[in-house]
Amino acid sequence: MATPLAASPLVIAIDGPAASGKGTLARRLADYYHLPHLDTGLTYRAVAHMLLTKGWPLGDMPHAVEAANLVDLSRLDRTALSAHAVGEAASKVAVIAEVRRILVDKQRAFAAQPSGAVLDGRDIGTVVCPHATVKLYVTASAEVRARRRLAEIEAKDGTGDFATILADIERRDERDMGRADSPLRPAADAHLLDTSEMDIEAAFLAARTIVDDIVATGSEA
Ligand SMILES: Nc1ncnc2c1ncn2[C@@H]1O[C@H](COP(=O)(O)OP(=O)(O)O)[C@@H](O)[C@H]1O
Ligand SMILES: Nc1ccn([C@@H]2O[C@H](COP(=O)(O)OP(=O)(O)O)[C@@H](O)[C@H]2O)c(=O)n1
Repeated sequence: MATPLAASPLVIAIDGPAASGKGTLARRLADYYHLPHLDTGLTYRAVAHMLLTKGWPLGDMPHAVEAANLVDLSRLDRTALSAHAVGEAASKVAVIAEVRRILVDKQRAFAAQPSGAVLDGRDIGTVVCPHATVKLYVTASAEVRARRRLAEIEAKDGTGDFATILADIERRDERDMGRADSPLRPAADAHLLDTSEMDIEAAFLAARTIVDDIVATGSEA
Protein backbone atom coordinates (compact mmCIF):
# COMPACT_ATOMS: atom_id res chain seq x y z
CA MET A 1 0.00 0.00 0.00
CA ALA A 2 1.26 3.53 -0.77
CA THR A 3 2.72 5.43 2.19
CA PRO A 4 2.05 9.19 2.29
CA LEU A 5 5.25 11.22 2.22
CA ALA A 6 3.77 14.51 3.42
CA ALA A 7 6.48 16.48 5.20
CA SER A 8 8.87 13.52 5.37
CA PRO A 9 12.44 14.50 4.53
CA LEU A 10 13.74 13.36 1.14
CA VAL A 11 16.24 10.52 1.62
CA ILE A 12 17.89 9.16 -1.54
CA ALA A 13 19.73 5.83 -1.25
CA ILE A 14 22.16 4.95 -4.04
CA ASP A 15 23.92 1.60 -4.32
CA GLY A 16 26.06 -0.02 -6.96
CA PRO A 17 29.40 -1.67 -7.73
CA ALA A 18 32.78 0.06 -8.03
CA ALA A 19 33.00 2.78 -10.70
CA SER A 20 29.34 2.46 -11.68
CA GLY A 21 29.01 6.24 -11.24
CA LYS A 22 27.03 6.19 -7.99
CA GLY A 23 29.23 8.82 -6.31
CA THR A 24 29.02 11.20 -9.27
CA LEU A 25 25.25 10.77 -9.35
CA ALA A 26 24.93 11.17 -5.59
CA ARG A 27 26.87 14.47 -5.64
CA ARG A 28 24.79 15.80 -8.56
CA LEU A 29 21.49 14.87 -6.89
CA ALA A 30 22.57 16.28 -3.52
CA ASP A 31 23.49 19.55 -5.18
CA TYR A 32 20.25 19.70 -7.18
CA TYR A 33 17.93 18.92 -4.25
CA HIS A 34 20.06 20.86 -1.69
CA LEU A 35 20.68 17.81 0.47
CA PRO A 36 23.76 16.81 2.48
CA HIS A 37 25.65 13.88 0.96
CA LEU A 38 27.57 11.01 2.52
CA ASP A 39 29.82 8.72 0.48
CA THR A 40 29.70 5.73 2.83
CA GLY A 41 32.59 4.09 0.96
CA LEU A 42 34.83 6.71 2.56
CA THR A 43 33.94 5.38 6.03
CA TYR A 44 35.20 1.89 5.12
CA ARG A 45 38.20 3.46 3.41
CA ALA A 46 38.95 5.45 6.59
CA VAL A 47 39.07 2.24 8.65
CA ALA A 48 41.32 0.55 6.07
CA HIS A 49 43.57 3.63 5.87
CA MET A 50 44.05 3.67 9.66
CA LEU A 51 45.03 -0.02 9.68
CA LEU A 52 47.39 0.38 6.71
CA THR A 53 49.01 3.47 8.27
CA LYS A 54 49.65 1.68 11.56
CA GLY A 55 50.84 -1.47 9.81
CA TRP A 56 48.09 -3.61 11.36
CA PRO A 57 46.71 -6.59 9.41
CA LEU A 58 43.38 -5.89 7.69
CA GLY A 59 41.78 -8.87 9.43
CA ASP A 60 42.83 -7.66 12.91
CA MET A 61 39.37 -7.42 14.50
CA PRO A 62 40.13 -5.47 17.70
CA HIS A 63 42.12 -2.82 15.84
CA ALA A 64 39.57 -2.64 13.02
CA VAL A 65 36.81 -2.09 15.59
CA GLU A 66 38.91 0.58 17.33
CA ALA A 67 39.46 2.31 13.97
CA ALA A 68 35.74 2.13 13.12
CA ASN A 69 34.87 3.78 16.43
CA LEU A 70 37.28 6.62 15.62
CA VAL A 71 35.70 7.41 12.22
CA ASP A 72 34.42 10.98 12.23
CA LEU A 73 31.99 11.68 9.37
CA SER A 74 32.89 15.37 9.37
CA ARG A 75 36.59 14.64 8.81
CA LEU A 76 36.65 12.20 5.90
CA ASP A 77 39.49 13.29 3.61
CA ARG A 78 38.55 12.16 0.09
CA THR A 79 42.02 12.91 -1.30
CA ALA A 80 43.88 10.89 1.32
CA LEU A 81 41.40 8.01 1.02
CA SER A 82 41.12 7.84 -2.76
CA ALA A 83 44.15 5.59 -3.41
CA HIS A 84 43.41 2.37 -5.25
CA ALA A 85 45.08 0.28 -2.52
CA VAL A 86 42.82 1.85 0.12
CA GLY A 87 39.70 0.87 -1.87
CA GLU A 88 40.98 -2.67 -2.18
CA ALA A 89 41.74 -2.81 1.58
CA ALA A 90 38.34 -1.25 2.38
CA SER A 91 36.53 -4.15 0.74
CA LYS A 92 38.49 -6.51 3.04
CA VAL A 93 37.65 -4.71 6.32
CA ALA A 94 34.05 -4.36 5.08
CA VAL A 95 33.47 -8.08 5.66
CA ILE A 96 33.93 -7.65 9.46
CA ALA A 97 30.40 -7.58 10.93
CA GLU A 98 31.34 -5.49 14.00
CA VAL A 99 32.99 -2.84 11.79
CA ARG A 100 29.83 -2.67 9.68
CA ARG A 101 27.60 -2.34 12.76
CA ILE A 102 29.60 0.64 14.07
CA LEU A 103 29.75 2.40 10.69
CA VAL A 104 26.09 1.72 9.86
CA ASP A 105 25.06 3.42 13.15
CA LYS A 106 26.99 6.55 12.13
CA GLN A 107 25.55 6.43 8.59
CA ARG A 108 21.98 6.08 9.91
CA ALA A 109 22.46 9.12 12.16
CA PHE A 110 23.54 11.08 9.06
CA ALA A 111 20.49 9.88 7.11
CA ALA A 112 18.15 10.89 9.94
CA GLN A 113 18.91 14.62 9.67
CA PRO A 114 15.71 16.69 9.39
CA SER A 115 17.02 18.12 6.10
CA GLY A 116 16.97 14.72 4.42
CA ALA A 117 20.12 13.32 2.79
CA VAL A 118 21.72 11.45 -0.09
CA LEU A 119 23.86 8.42 0.79
CA ASP A 120 25.73 6.16 -1.60
CA GLY A 121 27.40 2.80 -1.01
CA ARG A 122 26.68 -0.91 -1.23
CA ASP A 123 23.96 -1.52 1.38
CA ILE A 124 22.13 1.80 1.67
CA GLY A 125 18.77 0.68 0.29
CA THR A 126 18.94 -2.75 1.91
CA VAL A 127 20.41 -2.07 5.39
CA VAL A 128 21.27 1.56 6.21
CA CYS A 129 18.08 3.25 4.94
CA PRO A 130 15.48 0.57 4.21
CA HIS A 131 12.79 3.28 4.35
CA ALA A 132 14.51 5.74 1.99
CA THR A 133 12.14 7.81 -0.15
CA VAL A 134 13.97 6.78 -3.33
CA LYS A 135 16.33 3.87 -3.91
CA LEU A 136 18.56 3.74 -6.98
CA TYR A 137 20.75 0.82 -7.97
CA VAL A 138 23.35 2.06 -10.44
CA THR A 139 25.17 -0.44 -12.64
CA ALA A 140 27.31 -0.59 -15.77
CA SER A 141 29.15 -3.50 -17.36
CA ALA A 142 32.52 -4.37 -15.80
CA GLU A 143 34.28 -3.35 -19.05
CA VAL A 144 32.63 0.09 -19.07
CA ARG A 145 33.49 0.59 -15.39
CA ALA A 146 37.12 -0.42 -15.97
CA ARG A 147 37.32 2.06 -18.88
CA ARG A 148 35.96 4.82 -16.63
CA ARG A 149 38.50 4.01 -13.90
CA LEU A 150 41.33 4.02 -16.42
CA ALA A 151 40.18 7.39 -17.80
CA GLU A 152 40.03 8.72 -14.22
CA ILE A 153 43.62 7.59 -13.56
CA GLU A 154 44.86 9.03 -16.85
CA ALA A 155 43.12 12.34 -16.18
CA LYS A 156 45.25 12.60 -13.02
CA ASP A 157 48.39 12.02 -15.15
CA GLY A 158 48.71 8.42 -13.99
CA THR A 159 48.99 5.29 -16.08
CA GLY A 160 47.13 2.02 -15.78
CA ASP A 161 46.59 -1.23 -17.57
CA PHE A 162 43.01 -1.97 -18.69
CA ALA A 163 43.23 -5.74 -18.07
CA THR A 164 44.58 -5.24 -14.52
CA ILE A 165 41.90 -2.67 -13.66
CA LEU A 166 39.18 -4.94 -15.07
CA ALA A 167 40.46 -7.88 -13.01
CA ASP A 168 40.51 -5.67 -9.86
CA ILE A 169 36.94 -4.55 -10.49
CA GLU A 170 35.74 -8.11 -11.02
CA ARG A 171 37.50 -9.28 -7.85
CA ARG A 172 35.96 -6.44 -5.83
CA ASP A 173 32.49 -7.19 -7.24
CA GLU A 174 32.89 -10.80 -6.19
CA ARG A 175 33.95 -9.84 -2.65
CA ASP A 176 31.18 -7.22 -2.25
CA MET A 177 28.41 -9.40 -3.70
CA GLY A 178 29.57 -12.63 -2.08
CA ARG A 179 30.05 -11.61 1.55
CA ALA A 180 27.70 -12.95 4.21
CA ASP A 181 26.96 -9.61 5.93
CA SER A 182 25.13 -6.99 3.83
CA PRO A 183 26.16 -8.19 0.36
CA LEU A 184 25.83 -5.77 -2.54
CA ARG A 185 22.45 -6.37 -4.19
CA PRO A 186 19.55 -4.19 -5.29
CA ALA A 187 16.79 -3.68 -2.70
CA ALA A 188 13.51 -5.20 -3.84
CA ASP A 189 12.07 -1.70 -4.33
CA ALA A 190 15.17 -0.15 -5.96
CA HIS A 191 15.01 1.52 -9.37
CA LEU A 192 17.69 0.05 -11.63
CA LEU A 193 19.81 2.45 -13.63
CA ASP A 194 22.21 0.83 -16.09
CA THR A 195 24.55 3.63 -17.16
CA SER A 196 26.65 1.51 -19.58
CA GLU A 197 25.29 3.54 -22.49
CA MET A 198 24.64 6.82 -20.65
CA ASP A 199 26.97 9.74 -20.11
CA ILE A 200 26.97 11.55 -16.77
CA GLU A 201 24.31 14.04 -17.86
CA ALA A 202 21.97 11.34 -19.17
CA ALA A 203 22.34 9.32 -15.95
CA PHE A 204 21.61 12.42 -13.87
CA LEU A 205 18.48 13.24 -15.92
CA ALA A 206 17.23 9.64 -15.65
CA ALA A 207 17.77 9.69 -11.86
CA ARG A 208 16.07 13.07 -11.49
CA THR A 209 13.04 11.82 -13.40
CA ILE A 210 12.73 8.87 -11.01
CA VAL A 211 13.07 11.09 -7.92
CA ASP A 212 10.66 13.75 -9.21
CA ASP A 213 8.06 11.12 -10.12
CA ILE A 214 8.19 9.58 -6.65
CA VAL A 215 8.06 12.96 -4.90
CA ALA A 216 5.16 14.12 -7.14
CA THR A 217 3.20 10.93 -6.52
CA GLY A 218 3.79 11.45 -2.82
CA SER A 219 4.28 7.81 -2.09
CA GLU A 220 7.01 5.26 -1.71
CA ALA A 221 7.57 2.78 -4.52
N1 LIG B 1 27.54 7.84 -16.75
C1 LIG B 1 28.85 8.03 -16.82
N2 LIG B 1 29.48 8.06 -18.01
C2 LIG B 1 30.82 8.21 -18.10
N3 LIG B 1 31.64 8.36 -17.04
C3 LIG B 1 31.07 8.34 -15.84
C4 LIG B 1 29.67 8.17 -15.65
N4 LIG B 1 29.40 8.20 -14.32
C5 LIG B 1 30.59 8.37 -13.71
N5 LIG B 1 31.59 8.47 -14.59
C6 LIG B 1 33.03 8.60 -14.31
O1 LIG B 1 33.46 7.31 -13.90
C7 LIG B 1 34.38 7.40 -12.81
C8 LIG B 1 33.80 6.61 -11.60
O2 LIG B 1 32.64 7.30 -11.15
P1 LIG B 1 32.30 7.38 -9.60
O3 LIG B 1 31.09 8.24 -9.49
O4 LIG B 1 33.50 7.73 -8.80
O5 LIG B 1 31.89 5.84 -9.34
P2 LIG B 1 31.59 5.08 -7.98
O6 LIG B 1 31.25 6.10 -6.93
O7 LIG B 1 30.45 4.18 -8.32
O8 LIG B 1 32.85 4.31 -7.67
C9 LIG B 1 34.57 8.89 -12.56
O9 LIG B 1 35.73 9.32 -13.22
C10 LIG B 1 33.34 9.53 -13.16
O10 LIG B 1 33.59 10.84 -13.62
N1 LIG C 1 28.06 1.03 2.14
C1 LIG C 1 29.23 0.49 1.80
C2 LIG C 1 30.21 1.26 1.14
C3 LIG C 1 31.41 0.67 0.83
N2 LIG C 1 31.66 -0.61 1.22
C4 LIG C 1 32.97 -1.25 1.00
O1 LIG C 1 34.00 -0.29 0.83
C5 LIG C 1 34.70 -0.52 -0.40
C6 LIG C 1 35.10 0.83 -0.98
O2 LIG C 1 33.92 1.52 -1.32
P1 LIG C 1 33.90 2.77 -2.32
O3 LIG C 1 32.46 3.12 -2.54
O4 LIG C 1 34.79 3.83 -1.80
O5 LIG C 1 34.54 2.16 -3.63
P2 LIG C 1 34.38 2.65 -5.12
O6 LIG C 1 33.07 2.11 -5.61
O7 LIG C 1 34.39 4.15 -5.11
O8 LIG C 1 35.55 2.05 -5.79
C7 LIG C 1 33.73 -1.33 -1.27
O9 LIG C 1 34.40 -2.17 -2.19
C8 LIG C 1 32.96 -2.13 -0.24
O10 LIG C 1 33.60 -3.34 0.09
C9 LIG C 1 30.68 -1.34 1.84
O11 LIG C 1 30.88 -2.51 2.15
N3 LIG C 1 29.49 -0.77 2.15
